[in-house]
Amino acid sequence: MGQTVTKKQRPVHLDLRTIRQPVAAIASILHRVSGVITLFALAILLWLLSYSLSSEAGFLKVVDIVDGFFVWFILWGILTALAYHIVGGIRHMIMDLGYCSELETGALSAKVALGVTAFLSVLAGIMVW
Ligand code: HEM
Repeated sequence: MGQTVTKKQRPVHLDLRTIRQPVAAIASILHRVSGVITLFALAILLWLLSYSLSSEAGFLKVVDIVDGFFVWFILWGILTALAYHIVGGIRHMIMDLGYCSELETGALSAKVALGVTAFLSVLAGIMVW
């Protein structure tokens, strides 16, 4: 009797653009994104490899395609995504083993993963150009 029913406002709309994401969340999102980039890149790179191995003319065509600033830039992006996916993947597996899964250590390992990737990305840039 006399009970007041307060209605919760549902559904709750979380606007991801207005929420400040913690570094571990950013690392996690980037890991998924880098996995998808790697997946599509692999298909294109395998096609290029197969085309280059098909004949001498195919090889020369691929050399022609891969020569240019825009393509180098894409290759550098692919290598950076792959580097992050591997580094982030190793981080994930370490966490799966029960290490670095607390709030502070998780944030620290995310920063380390991003830092290592930045270094590898510079190396990839030197390699490509
Ligand atoms: C051809 C190479 C690869 C492709 C195309 C690929 C693709 C992907 C994709 C798309 C995801 C996201 C799945 C999701 O979040 O639903 C994923 C997750 C994952 N990848 Fe890879 N990956 C590759 C190589 C690797 C390597 C070399 C490692 C290890 C160093 C790795 C470790 C992981 C881990 C641990 C996850 C799960 C992360 C989580 O639990 O959120 N991957 N991969």
